[in-house]
Amino acid sequence: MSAEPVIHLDGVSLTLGGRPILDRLSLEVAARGITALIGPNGAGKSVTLRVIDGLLRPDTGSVRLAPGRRAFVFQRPALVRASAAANVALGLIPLDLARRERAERTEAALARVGLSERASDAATRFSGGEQQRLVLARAWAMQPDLLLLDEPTASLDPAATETIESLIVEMAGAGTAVLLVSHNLGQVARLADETVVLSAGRAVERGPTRSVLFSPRTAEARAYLTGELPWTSFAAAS
Ligand SMILES: Nc1ncnc2c1ncn2[C@@H]1O[C@H](COP(=O)(O)OP(=O)(O)OP(=O)(O)O)[C@@H](O)[C@H]1O
Repeated sequence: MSAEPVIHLDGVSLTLGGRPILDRLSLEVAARGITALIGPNGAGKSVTLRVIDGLLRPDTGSVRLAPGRRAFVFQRPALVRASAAANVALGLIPLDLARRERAERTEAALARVGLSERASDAATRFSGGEQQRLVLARAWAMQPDLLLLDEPTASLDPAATETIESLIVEMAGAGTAVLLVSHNLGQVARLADETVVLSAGRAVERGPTRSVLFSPRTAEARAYLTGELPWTSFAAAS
């Protein structure tokens, strides 16, 4: 890990609805490349992203972020009742760009995710996958220093998944630090340099993606990774 992580959580605990969700979570995310955050349903991955983004405050512990622009792509796309182009352009308002550059970036972003033809259509009427592509276009247009992604391809077809994966790789190559929550372990293997396994609100394992996925050291990580594809054992048996 380089000396200056883009995200540094130290001993973060958080109780929600009377249940402990994060339990002395310590996590560092490198300022370069793609870090995956994986783990079972309910482990606290989305809550961790919300804590990092400042949407939830931890009860104890500290959250330190390197200065810079942040974009967060939620599990359920957050869009306003306006055209697709307006939704992308709205994300650019804080950047204070000239009108012309805002329009150009919006157009390029829609083209990048294959939605040019839909620029003036109402975003809230888009299909789930189209909405996800749109929020990723908005994040891409913002050129953030840190990109938080919560299952960005969960409802996408294979072609759209490939488009989005290449967009994520491109952003990381251009210097955006990416923290990716995903249950798609193929995607994690393809994209992530580093992987962190979260279990019951704690980071139980972290390291280079290949060693975490293929030689997990902890029982919690092994349980998640082997439970992930239960149908493979049926396929092998039949
Ligand atoms: N605002 C809240 N109030 C009460 N409980 C919450 C709240 N937000 C999240 N939780 C609980 O925290 C736990 C962790 O939720 P989180 O969404 O972070 O899980 P996750 O690891 O992202 O899971 P998944 O893989 O299913 O998306 C869940 O049991 C959830 O019910």
